[in-house]
Amino acid sequence: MKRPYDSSMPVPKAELHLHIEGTLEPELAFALAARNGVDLPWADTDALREAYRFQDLQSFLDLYYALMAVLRTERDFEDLADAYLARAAAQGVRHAEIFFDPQAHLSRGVSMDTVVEGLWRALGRSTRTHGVSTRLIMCFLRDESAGSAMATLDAAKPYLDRITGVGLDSAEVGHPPAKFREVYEAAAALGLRRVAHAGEEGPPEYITEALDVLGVERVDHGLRCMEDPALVERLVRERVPLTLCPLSNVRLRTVDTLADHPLPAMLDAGLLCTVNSDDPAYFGGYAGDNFTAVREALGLGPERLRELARNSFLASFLEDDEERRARYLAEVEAYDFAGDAP
Ligand code: HPA
Ligand SMILES: [Zn+2]
Repeated sequence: MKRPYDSSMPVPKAELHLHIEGTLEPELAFALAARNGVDLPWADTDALREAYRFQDLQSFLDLYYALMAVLRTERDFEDLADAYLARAAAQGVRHAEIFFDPQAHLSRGVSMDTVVEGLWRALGRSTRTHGVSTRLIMCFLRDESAGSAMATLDAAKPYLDRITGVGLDSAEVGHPPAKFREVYEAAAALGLRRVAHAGEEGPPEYITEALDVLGVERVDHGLRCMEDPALVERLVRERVPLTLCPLSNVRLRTVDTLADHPLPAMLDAGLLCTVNSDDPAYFGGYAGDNFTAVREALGLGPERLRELARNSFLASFLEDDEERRARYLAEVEAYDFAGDAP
């Protein structure tokens, strides 16, 4: 007979919306600063944590980019990814599709080679070391030019065996998806999968544009689709996955409180929703913490939780390893969701 689940048996899940730079915990940031001789403008980890009071996406991004100054060597990126994978594994993550922001490093004089090789040192062995399979998704900064995105895609060409897809992140409002039409066409021609942040702070029209102009297969956030019933109907009909990040939405004030989160209404509408952590070091929790938070705040029952876990694997880019996906899905179906594990 199955035991009620404790924290040693968290819900098996995939994480599909995770910025690796957003996993930089204050303790690791200070350790890397010391290792690299970087001066940080905060006295200690407590003072840094005090700065995590965000008004909106931009106020978070300002800090997120500033703290990246400590990431300089391959080993830094390796340590960052290893720390994330260990935490994710402890919270039941079996598969992680991980974003990184090359432009934020290239602009500081850190090469694509350093970033990708460093991350790969951890990711390439992760099924063995952490029991977590991984994919890497390279994001373009939408508040930079389309030309800069194209140059970044060019710089990534030697590493395409390690990069599964492209994404679009950073400041959304005023930077509609269509700006990146050509770079997404070029990415598709290289065989890369396509996702984009849309409808986090930006309007529902950005979601439509991401689908129609960029050809995205998955929408990151997509929360504001709920303002457009015809768009919701389309997303349901076309089974477009949405990678929601509930704790991020609260911290960036996209929703007032977790209890106001539209996740239950989105599931009721038939949307293919997933629950993810976005930038867990900044927003108060990893993938399992997000599951626990929505279960408690929104009163999601066992079958809704199973649906979220199942969706995470269905929405993942595991088409090149269907055997693995089937194994993960079987684990979800066998799991007893009546307990209270994250
Ligand atoms: O939540 C986010 N939104 C947009 N860009 C980002 N880059 C890191 N996190 C985010
Ligand atoms: Zn994000």
